Amino acid sequence: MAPWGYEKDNGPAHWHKDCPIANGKNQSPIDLINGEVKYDSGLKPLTAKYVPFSDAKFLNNGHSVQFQPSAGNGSELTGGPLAVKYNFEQFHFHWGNNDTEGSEHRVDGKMYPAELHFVHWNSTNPSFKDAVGSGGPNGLAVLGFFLKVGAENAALKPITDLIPKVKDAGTSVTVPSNFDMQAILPATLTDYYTYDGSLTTPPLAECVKWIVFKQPLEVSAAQMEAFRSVINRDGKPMGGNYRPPCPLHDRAVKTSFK
Ligand SMILES: NS(=O)(=O)c1ccc(C(=O)NCc2c(F)c(F)c(F)c(F)c2F)cc1
Ligand SMILES: [Zn+2]
Repeated sequence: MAPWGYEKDNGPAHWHKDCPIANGKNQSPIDLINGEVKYDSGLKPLTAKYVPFSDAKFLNNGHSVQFQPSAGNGSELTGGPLAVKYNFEQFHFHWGNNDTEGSEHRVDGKMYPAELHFVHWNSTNPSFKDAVGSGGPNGLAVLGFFLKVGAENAALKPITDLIPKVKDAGTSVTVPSNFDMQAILPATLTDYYTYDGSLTTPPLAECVKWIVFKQPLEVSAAQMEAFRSVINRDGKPMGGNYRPPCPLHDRAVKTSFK
């Protein structure tokens, strides 16, 4: 099989052939249906402490654009539904070729133009790879933020300004050390949906505590257009790099808000 992608011949409908877990009972993304979620007063805000990075790369890996610091930089996530501390690994994006599509999660069937994922791994494991393979939904914690078109996002501007330098698959650039990742996050990480799920790309491991924030972040139309200029490994626009929603089966989606 051609390496997995999002085209007709290698997209989500094909992934089960190499990854049978694609048809599992804890797959992501899902449609977050407000009439079916359950408020949990025990869900406290999350705390993300992101320290400045000495050397981080911004890269085009053929199916997304990704910010990745060198290993072990001391950035941590705690609180919310998490029982232990999680280490920051990377963030990346999913987007569409127009403003009516692009996000992986949906809210009452609505898609946003893009979705930003902050990936963290359970610090009781020796490495990210071990956390992915650790079994159960506590290996990774991924924060999902919807992006909608509006005001320019000054915190993401250093990243969206780098996109033209990673237009082609397999290219990367060094990110200036004064990039402030913390500034991307809202001041308080309060209102979110959370459920047990999976990686949304192969190997689709069911190792993720998903935490999807209710409040979208805004990016400008120009910033959205920057994503749409990125090319995938087949030389086509990367837009459309999102998996459709998967069945919820007998999972509960909890909210930290009423
Ligand atoms: N869209 S998302 O759900 O937020 C998501 C997050 C991370 C990855 C990932 O790291 N993939 C590569 C990758 C693996 F999938 C592994 F299983 C592994 F062990 C790795 F080391 C690795 F880099 C895939 C999807
Ligand atoms: Zn993702």
